[in-house]
Amino acid sequence: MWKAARFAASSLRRSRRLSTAIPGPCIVHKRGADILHDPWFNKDTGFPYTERDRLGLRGLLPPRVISFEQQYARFMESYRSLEKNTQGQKNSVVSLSKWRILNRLHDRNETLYYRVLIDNIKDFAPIIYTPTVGLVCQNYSGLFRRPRGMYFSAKDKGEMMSMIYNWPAQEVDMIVLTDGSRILGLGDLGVQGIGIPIGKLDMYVAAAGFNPQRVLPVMLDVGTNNQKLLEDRLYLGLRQPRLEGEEYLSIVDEFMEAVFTRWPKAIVQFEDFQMKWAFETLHRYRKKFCMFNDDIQGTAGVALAGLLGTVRAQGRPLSDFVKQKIVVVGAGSAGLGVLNTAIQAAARMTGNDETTANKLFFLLDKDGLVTKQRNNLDPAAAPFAKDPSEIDGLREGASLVEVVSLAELLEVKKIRPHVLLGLSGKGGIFNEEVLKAMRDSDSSKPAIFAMSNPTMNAECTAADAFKHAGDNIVFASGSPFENVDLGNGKIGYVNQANNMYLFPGIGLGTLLSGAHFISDGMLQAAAECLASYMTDEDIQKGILYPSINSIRHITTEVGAAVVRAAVEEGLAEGHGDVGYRELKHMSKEETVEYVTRNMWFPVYNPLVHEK
Ligand SMILES: NC(=O)C1=CN([C@@H]2O[C@H](COP(=O)(O)OP(=O)(O)OC[C@H]3O[C@@H](n4cnc5c(N)ncnc54)[C@H](O)[C@@H]3O)[C@@H](O)[C@H]2O)C=CC1
Ligand SMILES: CC(=O)C(=O)O
Ligand SMILES: [Mg+2]
Repeated sequence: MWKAARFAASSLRRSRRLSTAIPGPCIVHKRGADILHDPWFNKDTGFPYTERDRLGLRGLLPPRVISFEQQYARFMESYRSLEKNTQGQKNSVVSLSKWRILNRLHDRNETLYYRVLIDNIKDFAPIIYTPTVGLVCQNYSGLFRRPRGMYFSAKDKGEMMSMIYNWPAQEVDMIVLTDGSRILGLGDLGVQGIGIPIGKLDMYVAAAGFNPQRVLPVMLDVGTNNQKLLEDRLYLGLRQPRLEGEEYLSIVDEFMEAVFTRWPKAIVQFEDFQMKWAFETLHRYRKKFCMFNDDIQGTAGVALAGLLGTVRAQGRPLSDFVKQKIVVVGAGSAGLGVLNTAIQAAARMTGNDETTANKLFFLLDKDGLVTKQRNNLDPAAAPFAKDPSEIDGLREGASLVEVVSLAELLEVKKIRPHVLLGLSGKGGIFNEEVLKAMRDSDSSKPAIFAMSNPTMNAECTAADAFKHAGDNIVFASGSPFENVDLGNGKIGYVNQANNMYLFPGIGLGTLLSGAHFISDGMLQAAAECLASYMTDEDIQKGILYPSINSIRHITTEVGAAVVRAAVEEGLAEGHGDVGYRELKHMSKEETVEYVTRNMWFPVYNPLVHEK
């Protein structure tokens, strides 16, 4: 006993002596990512800025420098956190454990990782993508192990042009960029939002056959307004409020210039930016760089394909789309993107202008029905704001229940919508009362689209939708739900209305066409391709989108449709040794074959050493 205590005291003295001694230099013959991948030399977030600059590490790590002691604390906290952070979410512990297993494989052997992902996409997409990726982002400080992708922060102003060369790959085809300000329906998660670009790029590899050596997830850390994160000592991002105005834009400008200087043919997908910056950056860059905003443009195409599917499900001609009464709940980047695209489609069908087409569309946000009487009406929502004279007296700010249900009690003609579409990020707002009101829909197959992610943020569950709105509905959600057993051998089919059905094909088609920007025509071609993919037999059953098991096939078709649209518009410049003239002379089938031929598939190639 006495001996043991004496030994402990002397070992503590020894370790104190050791920890205060100035450590001697350690010669390293590597630089950049090679150091991070070497467990002998790696210090993760512990590299001070001087060392990051000396060793070409700047940008390859989250911006905050964390001391050895803090890293130790983080490890121990993360080790103990799994149960605590997933309390009350019974499947989440298992999902997070599955994510860790997959992530370890991702770090170790990408070829095997992507092979298991492609072959088991239905099982693995909910882990590497929504819903689990949301939980991963929320717990990212604890889960952070090996950095993946690049981090550019407000501290790097003036340095980005050189930092971009720290990325070890010579070529990059696809970049997914976020500033972490609106991660799924989970709000501002700051630097922890990096999980989303990683998950989206996994889908690019699995669904579109992008070469994983040529994709780059990027976090633009301009601070966070999430108070909890700002106070979290383990938070890895900049602990400052988000940059605003010109200061913010100058950071994004510098990043875009740096990217396109090093990789002039890259494509940048903007993902999960808060609405004001989502629209502003799309407007600012879309004619200058090859980029698109997935939440605005990808989501819109997927929703439009689903909306056209619901018209077919009613056994009506597609042209009846213009007669559909559609209530969109959520006036953010996604909801407004959907309305814009739906109205453009309706205007194309009728030959009318867009003002006439929007008469049957209704928009609600957190303050209720959006009308022209709204104080401080957001200019982006203004084109969809209702004139009170058009809506039989429904008041400004009317609640969702009033819009779909109580209207009659207020002596207002009921809207009886054909479609209720949620992109609000607010879980459960399609409650029993709202869903029951959809039984009075003017449609023989009312559509309920609860598109918000992750699962907890869906406007309703699939089971509740069928239970309250009736067996004859068509149902779609942003995150996956199981099909619903309706009894008597009948099944309520659940569709996953998620932009994953389009963004990989938009990126692939753009890359293989060699277009320098992404036009409305290319996006429209992608949406139309998805809309026409399903057979009438499937549509009649209420199946509006392909199974995720066929995502590689639908992505090939979408990619080819995008290539052909780029060719038709004269935007295609060719890719590799296939020039514009060859693309122009390809038939539809030949274009699909060209796209298929260019998709990467994970197999082991023999390695040869060269000095
Ligand atoms: N399924 C899919 O493919 C996609 C789904 N989404 C989901 O859509 C949701 C919204 O995304 P953004 O539009 O980018 O967000 P946003 O933050 O730009 O907009 C959210 C909108 O919802 C409104 N809202 C909030 N609470 C509400 C309530 N109680 N009732 C009615 N409206 C309410 C807000 O006023 C705002 O207009 C997120 O959950 C996101 O995950 C986004 C993109 C694609
Ligand atoms: C799917 C997607 O992009 C989102 O929920 O933001
Ligand atoms: Mg998104």
